Amino acid sequence: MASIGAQQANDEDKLGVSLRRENAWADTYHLYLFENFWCPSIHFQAVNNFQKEFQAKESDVVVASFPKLGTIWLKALTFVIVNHQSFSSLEDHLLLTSNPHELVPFFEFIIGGNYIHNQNLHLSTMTEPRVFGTHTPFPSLPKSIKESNCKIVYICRNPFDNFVSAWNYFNKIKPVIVSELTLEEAFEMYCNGIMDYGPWWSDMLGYWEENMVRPNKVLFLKYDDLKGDINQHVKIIAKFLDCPFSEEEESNEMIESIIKLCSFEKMKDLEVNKSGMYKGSIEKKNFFRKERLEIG
Ligand SMILES: Nc1ncnc2c1ncn2[C@@H]1O[C@H](COP(=O)(O)OS(=O)(=O)O)[C@@H](OP(=O)(O)O)[C@H]1O
Repeated sequence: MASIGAQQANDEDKLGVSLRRENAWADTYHLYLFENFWCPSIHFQAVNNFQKEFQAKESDVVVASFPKLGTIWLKALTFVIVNHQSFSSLEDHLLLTSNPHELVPFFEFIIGGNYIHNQNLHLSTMTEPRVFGTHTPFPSLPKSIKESNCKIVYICRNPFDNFVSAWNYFNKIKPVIVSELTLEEAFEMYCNGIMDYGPWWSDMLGYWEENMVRPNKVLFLKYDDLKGDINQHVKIIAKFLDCPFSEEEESNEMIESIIKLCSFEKMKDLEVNKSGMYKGSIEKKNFFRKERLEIG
């Protein structure tokens, strides 16, 4: 009898058999050109199920991004901001004991990449507003997300930093049997748009265009703007998500506490982010790369 893993790989191959494919960055899976984006074969089944099955609630919040654009930072900020009224103290916040990818699950691999089989189990235990993450481009999101009033917060980053971050990351998390991708090889793939969920430019454009048409539906943020004035952006995100800070909260320095809690330096040093694995295969420390200088 075939193992569940082998069966899943088989199903993926059946689903993607007619699609153009390319190798992934320094890994054994491949990328299918599906609905104009490069869908990782290991997420292909889940993305298809997510598109067909997911029913958004009006109160849902979706943190959308292309990989290595600042996803984990925006997930942390969004999770803390939407829940800020129910937390009396940021000293014992869930973010201190859980990685943001665990608190804000990705649609593409909710519980081991098997979206459909586990959705009831998982989604029913989430408190509202539910906050999800996604790398899926806007045009390929489920109809219920696009048509409901749920909100999408998107983050983009300049391509140079995105590329360097991705090249370092994929080489760090690669399986031992695969060789490292050289800078030149990775650069060529990046420039051709071949990377998980790429091309990066159409991902950014898809959310940008939707933000132009429906600014109340999609908030378009830039990593470097957040770095430049995080205080202002925390307020912008809270207002967009209909949970602005009261005057009392502002005078109690709640915004400053949130910024500190979600800062690179704080998150990188938490035990929960320094050790342990995400999805059983990625060392969580790899989501936080280098020392940063404080701005301001
Ligand atoms: N709190 C906080 N503040 C600012 N920047 C942060 C933070 N946490 C992670 N990072 C940096 O974000 C980069 C990783 O991007 P993603 O989170 O999008 O990666 S992933 O797609 O979820 O794997 C990666 O950037 P680089 O350092 O340039 O590689 C991380 O270091």
